[in-house]
Amino acid sequence: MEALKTFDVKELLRRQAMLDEKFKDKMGTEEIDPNKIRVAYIDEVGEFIHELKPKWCYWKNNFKEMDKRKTLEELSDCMHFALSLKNNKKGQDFLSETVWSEFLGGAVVLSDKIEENLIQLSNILNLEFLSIWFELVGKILENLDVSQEEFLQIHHEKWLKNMNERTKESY
Ligand SMILES: O=c1ccn([C@H]2C[C@H](O)[C@@H](COP(=O)(O)OP(=O)(O)OP(=O)(O)O)O2)c(=O)[nH]1
Repeated sequence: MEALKTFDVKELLRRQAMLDEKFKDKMGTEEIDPNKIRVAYIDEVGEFIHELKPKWCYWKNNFKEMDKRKTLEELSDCMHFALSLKNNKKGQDFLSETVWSEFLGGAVVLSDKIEENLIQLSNILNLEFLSIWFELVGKILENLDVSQEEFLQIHHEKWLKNMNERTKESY
């Protein structure tokens, strides 16, 4: 299986479902609790934000360079859990209704400022509208000057690692 070149959400969901099945087999469970996926998502968003510290941290001057590979790997982890949540969520979830209505009503525009994107990324807990999540991530990549193709290559490598290593009994 090859890395995708652009966001094909249907195919990404299908590949994520294959991975989640392996995790379920490993854990001997038929379902993954969406609330646990949401916690995992928030944890990964935090790791992504941490990697981007040189971009938003206003009280420091002496930063080490951003590690592009590590940063994109963390964004890939966010994407894994965003897709997994969509695959495992049943029915409507009203957790972030306000955020969504703001998005849908156009009150919140996708910003050209990375620090505003990061706030939006952590606010998106209701992934009913996954297309908006992908729009936002597209914008983040644009703001980081990274192509979808480059990011999707890293995502594919992480997916393979998850399929081959993380789903092993011993991990
Ligand atoms: O049901 C699941 C469970 C996990 N993952 C993936 C998402 C993510 O890409 C990886 C877990 O993240 P990571 O490898 O960062 O976490 P870890 O196993 O805790 O490693 P580390 O301790 O190095 O952060 O597993 C899924 O896709 N579905």
